[in-house]
Amino acid sequence: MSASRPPTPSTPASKIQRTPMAGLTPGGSSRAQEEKILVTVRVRPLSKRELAMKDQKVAWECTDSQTILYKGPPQDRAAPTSYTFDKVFGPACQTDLVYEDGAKDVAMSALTGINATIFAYGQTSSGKTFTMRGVTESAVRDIYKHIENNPEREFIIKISAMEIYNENVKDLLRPDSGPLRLLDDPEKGTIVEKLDEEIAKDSQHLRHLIGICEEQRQVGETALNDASSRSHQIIRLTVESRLREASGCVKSFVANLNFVDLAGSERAAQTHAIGARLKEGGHINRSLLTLTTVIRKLSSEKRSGHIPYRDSKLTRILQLSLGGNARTAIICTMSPAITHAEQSRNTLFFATCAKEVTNTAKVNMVVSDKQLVKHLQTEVARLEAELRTPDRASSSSDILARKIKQMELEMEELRKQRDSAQLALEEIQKRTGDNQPGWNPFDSPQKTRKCLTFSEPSNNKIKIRSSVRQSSTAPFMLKHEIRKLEQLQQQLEVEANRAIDVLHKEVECHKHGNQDAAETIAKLQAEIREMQSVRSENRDVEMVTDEGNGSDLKDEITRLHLQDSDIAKLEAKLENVQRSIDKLVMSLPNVETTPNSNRSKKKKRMLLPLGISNRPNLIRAPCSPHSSSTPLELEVENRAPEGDKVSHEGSEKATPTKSGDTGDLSLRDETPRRRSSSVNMKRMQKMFQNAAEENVRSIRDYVTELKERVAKLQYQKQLLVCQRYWSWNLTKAKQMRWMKIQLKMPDLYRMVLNHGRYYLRSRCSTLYNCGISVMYQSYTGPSSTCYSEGIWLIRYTSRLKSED
Ligand SMILES: Nc1ncnc2c1ncn2[C@@H]1O[C@H](COP(=O)(O)OP(=O)(O)OP(=O)(O)O)[C@@H](O)[C@H]1O
Repeated sequence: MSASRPPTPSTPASKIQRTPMAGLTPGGSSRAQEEKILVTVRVRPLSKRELAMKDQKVAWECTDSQTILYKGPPQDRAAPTSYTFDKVFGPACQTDLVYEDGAKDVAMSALTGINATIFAYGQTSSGKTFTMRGVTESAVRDIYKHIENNPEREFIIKISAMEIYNENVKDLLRPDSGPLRLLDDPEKGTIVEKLDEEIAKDSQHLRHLIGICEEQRQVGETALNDASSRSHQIIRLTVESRLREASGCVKSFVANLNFVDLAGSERAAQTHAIGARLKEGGHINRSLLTLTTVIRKLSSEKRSGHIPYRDSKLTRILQLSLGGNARTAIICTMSPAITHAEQSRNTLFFATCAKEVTNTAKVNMVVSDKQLVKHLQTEVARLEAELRTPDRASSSSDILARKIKQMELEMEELRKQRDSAQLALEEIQKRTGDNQPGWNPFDSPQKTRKCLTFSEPSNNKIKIRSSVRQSSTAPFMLKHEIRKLEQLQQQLEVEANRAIDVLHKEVECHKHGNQDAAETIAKLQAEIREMQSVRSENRDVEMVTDEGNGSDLKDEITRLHLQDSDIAKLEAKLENVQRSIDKLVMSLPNVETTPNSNRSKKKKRMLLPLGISNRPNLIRAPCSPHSSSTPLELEVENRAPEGDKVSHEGSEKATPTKSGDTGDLSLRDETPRRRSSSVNMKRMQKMFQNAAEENVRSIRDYVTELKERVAKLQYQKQLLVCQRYWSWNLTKAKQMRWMKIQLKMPDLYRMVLNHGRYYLRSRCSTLYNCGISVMYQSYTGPSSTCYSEGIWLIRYTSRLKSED
């Protein structure tokens, strides 16, 4: 091998800095990162043969861990005497250390999706095979150690092996396969056709397979080496890994780890090779010369010229490892013997160039298109199935969750309204009770009488009479109204409680009912209980029996007028409460659909809140401007004050009481309640239907989105294929300049390229994205739009880059 001298005689140790590859981790960026090739030099001990030679001297000395010095007699003035590398290993160094410092880091990259190559370079008998065996063994050990330490990931290790013997590629796992062809793959680079690949079951199996490969390798005896490798051997481990818990859409890492044991450069004069050995030596040297040229060109500052990868099969196969997407470590082996000084110098020149070569490795993350599409299709199918049965599966739990959320809001609102109603009641109590703690607005007849005396105008007798009549019923009416409010509140609570009970049962029955739902229900029930306790506290502030019938009626009227607005407010608030409860009940599913329809109907009736139609009768204040003139109300309003007590009792009868009144209520107000029930049921059904429709709509949207994503993915895949295709055929395209495209109706967006095979389901803009179109003309058909039927000529631009 002949080679010109290196451009720089040596590199100071301080200048050797390795680029950290932190970004090249699975968790980090998959962006390509530049890194120089890791170059180490190993000097083996003198061999028996060399020791046998009497005049043998050691020509090289490792002065520190990075520097090797020539200490033999001066041979060439221009030749450097000191060389610096990433690491230098002296004759006493064990292979383990060479692996640790010169190969391990690079080799382990393959486990995280980064291509890695380790190769040994050096003259024949310099110790390449010796070193690579040790390195491979250690790497296999560490790979399986890593697999053991990372149980969350699933690893697949595949092995393939080849040798390049006399420029023929042979499969070492299938020795009878004959020479294999090299193919150019736009994605993977050069691939060896029909190269066998086996999955290693475990480390033992892998070692066994490696052993088979080594056995198959061409070895011959030369004057320098009893077992000289006559071929370049490449053992390739393909490491695939993925997270075990990954879903159908798998993101995995895949990388190749190459162990390359090159044949050694040799001089026929030294090896005394003749015949077959000589021929082998010729091929070995030629391919090594190409390798040196490639390395030298890659290492030159202007890396623009042609890199002759294709000049040898070795460089074609190793192309990615030489300045491409891989981390590379080169271990240069050399003999310390002075007799091999010139060969060793050539090795050091090669090493000096190699350390200037920059690779751009990246994490090879693989998202399997097939798996992704399959996953999305499964998802679409699942959602479509759900669409067909919207009340099933997860949609049901969604509806339930929504209902619970809505109930929570309702309850919150209810609580607020209860509080403000209570405040309003207290205020009324204060006013009517003259700030006394008890609820007895009529226990101070003196005061009211006094009040009447002051305010009574003598000339308004009719009015007063009327007022007297009115005010005589007013205390009772007020009491009555407050009772009604209380009862209403009580009813609301009962209804809310029932609603919660039904929901609770629904949750329990529900297959997908979860703990959260049960907790929410429990919370709501607690709130209802709290409401009840507050209500019972209010009940403790009971109105005393009206013994103040003879109180100042005028005062009463004034007070009642004042209370009017408060009661109206209270009324409005209670209406709000009612509405909340209405909504709450309506949000429940249609209980009529359950098989036990009789019970359901009854339950539904019980559940129904106070009907809107009869509510005003119950809660309108008699003095209120909003008061209705229903018979009951008029009757009560016009009743004589003496009959207050009786009236009161009558009124009590007419109004539902706490115990047993709910059942009565349902039976009693048959007509209005039923009407109200049917209205509410309709509303309830409508609301539930709306919720279901909304849910179906959202699922449908999601399905559409998923479908779009699948379509987009397929489109991107096609686009990628097209891009590659066009890129590949650029030379042809450049010659042609025009490309015929036929558009066929009704496939408006489908373009059949005249090279066949590839279809573009898109418009002309897609072609532009592929770097193809600038102009187009038609042979036939209308020319106004590119979507029409006809044959089109697409002109190429030069945006495409040729790879080769
Ligand atoms: N570091 C070392 N320590 C001890 N012995 C070594 C060392 N390196 C190599 N040897 C011995 O030197 C001899 C030649 O080594 P090896 O076959 O590995 O050289 P090679 O470079 O692969 O040669 P070839 O290119 O001809 O195949 C072997 O007997 C090997 O055991």
